[in-house]
Amino acid sequence: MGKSILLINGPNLNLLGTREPHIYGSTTLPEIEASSISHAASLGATLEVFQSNHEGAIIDCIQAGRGRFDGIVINPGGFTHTSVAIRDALLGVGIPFIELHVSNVHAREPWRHHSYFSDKAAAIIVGMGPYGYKVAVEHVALNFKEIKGNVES
Ligand SMILES: O=C1C[C@@](O)(C(=O)O)C[C@@H](O)[C@@H]1O
Repeated sequence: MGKSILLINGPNLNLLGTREPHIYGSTTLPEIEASSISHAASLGATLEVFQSNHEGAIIDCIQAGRGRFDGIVINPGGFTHTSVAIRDALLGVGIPFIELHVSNVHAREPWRHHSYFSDKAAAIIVGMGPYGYKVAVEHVALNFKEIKGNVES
């Protein structure tokens, strides 16, 4: 059966395309979402998208996804470096997730090197620009059986 994927983008990612283009490129979030949906469909998977600038809204979205998704692809934006609560939500619903960053956070400010997500992520994608979303979708859609069970439930 085709995989069901939830794509979550956190704060300021709605500004992709115009936000610091030398770091994040010129592709917009609607473009990334549309190509992720069609890429998933081409692999027999379905993909729902969600973006919010609000920590609680992201947590609500993750909780509402319990039992509905095989995998979550999440770019937590700035919450990567601050949010115990989003980490807890992901672990709480027991859905394996891929942590994704458009930029190479390890080549940036030292405080971007720490993530509240990485030690629990099934996979981490950094610095691949918008292409990272395609890779993440593909990994959940095609290789998910192997990555399932990597997280606490
Ligand atoms: O908002 C973002 C975007 C980001 O997650 C990325 O996609 O490269 C990296 C984060 O450090 C930053 O706060």
